Amino acid sequence: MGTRVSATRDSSAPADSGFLTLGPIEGSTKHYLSVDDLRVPQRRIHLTNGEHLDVYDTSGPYTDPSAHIDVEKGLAPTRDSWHRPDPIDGASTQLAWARAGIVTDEMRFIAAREGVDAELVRSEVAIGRAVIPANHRHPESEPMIIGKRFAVKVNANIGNSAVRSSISDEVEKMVWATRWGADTIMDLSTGADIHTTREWIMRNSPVPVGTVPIYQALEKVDGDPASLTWELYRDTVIEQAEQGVDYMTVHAGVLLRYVPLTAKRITGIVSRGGSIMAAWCLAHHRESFLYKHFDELCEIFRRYDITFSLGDGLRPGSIADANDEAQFAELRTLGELTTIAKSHGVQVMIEGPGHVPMHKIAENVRVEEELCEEAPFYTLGPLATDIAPAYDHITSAIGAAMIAQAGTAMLCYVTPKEHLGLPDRDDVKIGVITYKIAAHSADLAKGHPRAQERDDALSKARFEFRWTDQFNLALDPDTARAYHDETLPAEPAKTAHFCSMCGPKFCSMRISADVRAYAEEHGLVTIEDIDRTIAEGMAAKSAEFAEAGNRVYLPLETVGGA
Ligand SMILES: C[C@H]1O[C@@H](n2cnc3c(N)ncnc32)[C@H](O)[C@@H]1O
Ligand SMILES: Cc1ncc(COP(=O)(O)O)c(N)n1
Ligand code: MET
Ligand code: SF4
Ligand SMILES: [Zn+2]
Repeated sequence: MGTRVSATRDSSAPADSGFLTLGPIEGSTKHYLSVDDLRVPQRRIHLTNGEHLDVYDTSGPYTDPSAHIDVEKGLAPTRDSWHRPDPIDGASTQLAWARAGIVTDEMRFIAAREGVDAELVRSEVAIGRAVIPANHRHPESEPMIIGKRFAVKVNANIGNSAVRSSISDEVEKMVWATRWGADTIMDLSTGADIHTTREWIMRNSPVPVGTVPIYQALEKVDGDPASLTWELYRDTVIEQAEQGVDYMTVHAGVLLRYVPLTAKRITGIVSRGGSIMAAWCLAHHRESFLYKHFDELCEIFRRYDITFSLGDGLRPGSIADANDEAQFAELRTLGELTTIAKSHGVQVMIEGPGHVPMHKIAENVRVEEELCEEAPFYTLGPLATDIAPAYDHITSAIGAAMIAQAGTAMLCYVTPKEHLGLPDRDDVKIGVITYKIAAHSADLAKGHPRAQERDDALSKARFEFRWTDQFNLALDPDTARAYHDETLPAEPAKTAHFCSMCGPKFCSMRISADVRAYAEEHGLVTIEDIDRTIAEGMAAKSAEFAEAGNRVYLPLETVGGA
């Protein structure tokens, strides 16, 4: 379950200092792979049969009981002690180093984490088919990679809004999201104390952090898009860059001439950043300052090695609007911007929709790859239908699984609160687990080398009625155990050969195991065994028949009739 401890804070801390979840996930311990001088964390799941399974671990030191956690100090700046290669043509980015044939410490860490060759990591980054979001000023983060040749990743959005706001709640959402497997988090705060909230998150986040700087810029002008300026935006980007933000959503593809293309849509522009930029462009009747100053933005990103997440400001917000002209016009512009960013040595990924029916999903990946040099695709869902508010983690996980199988590298989660309100801690967990299901299902379908190990281990535990192992191998051990124990809480039930679904007499897995045991006892394991037994049985029968005089009808007394 983990323990929630009160986090002590100094005077700069928020008055409502809250709680963090600490301690290992049920049945697991932290385990470190030693790769030369690097310590690569893994989660070791211990099984009752003496075996164990090591899985990818995003949770940081919070799940390591031997780590000292002090939220005021923040996590150890581990990456500061790693080797940083010299700049290549003025660029100190993973992309520049990868192109120069240099395997960075970050790449070696990632290779061990993913169980792949470091050369694969380097070459995928070099051609821009993968990114490593790692701002030099976020040394607390454990490097990770986003690219279609690697495990599909999950992002969890957190952050306050004007309606609900507490710094400690947001820090706990970050710890909580990464505990359940979020590979990155985005701080999408739009309410009070945006800078301070982000500082607490940055200093304590073991995963890369993304933001949408236009949100804070809009806050600075009191929510009036027309008052935004390039200078104010630029300064906000630098402010966030200095804090260590690893990737930033930039809606630079929303051009003035694309805005009318959304006029006939059912849901217009649903992207916040997209709607803000559309409002600015129309108010001034000028081209977007993000588009016009894009080169300057690239220079800033390059200094810190911030990764672009080129925003889909015109993504469809309803099934009816999917794959329309506005969406693909913007995507073409994002393709041009990709080329520009990469020419500056800056890493790029591309954001994708949104709301898309299943038959229109694959086209999104195909067009993105074609227009954007195969830059990693990072999609919000997509929701496969609009009819289930309160269940949009599910409507979107359906789309997410499909789009990930088609090649999306990172999935942005959607929680049950989508379209309804700000997600809380419980929604964050449901969103992350739901998206781990989508991502892992895609890994299986794509034949990711180690994905199936966990399915096989869990299925084996299930068939052998090792209930504790089945729980502990689950994405959410706590809920799996709680559901089982609702009806059969007693300790002996943890080895019982049934659960309350079928009960002891109708448990098909128990009956099937009995069938197997019988077959082994009687030498009836293979098809040949069965064929032989049938043949022997037939021979015995016909011998009996011959002995009885080859008569089809026997007198009643010989068959024991009355
Ligand atoms: C682009 C997506 O970002 C999500 N989103 C926007 N703001 C927040 C927040 N503060 N917390 C969590 N999710 C958020 C919404 O789910 C939206 O669909
Ligand atoms: C995959 C994805 N797409 C978009 C956004 C930004 O939100 P918005 O475009 O609404 O400002 C996001 N955070 N993640
Ligand atoms: N759910 C929206 C989307 O799909 C975002 C906020 S609500 C219009 O992008
Ligand atoms: S989620 Fe709520 S606030 Fe955001 S665009 Fe939709 S209705 Fe508006
Ligand atoms: Zn929506």
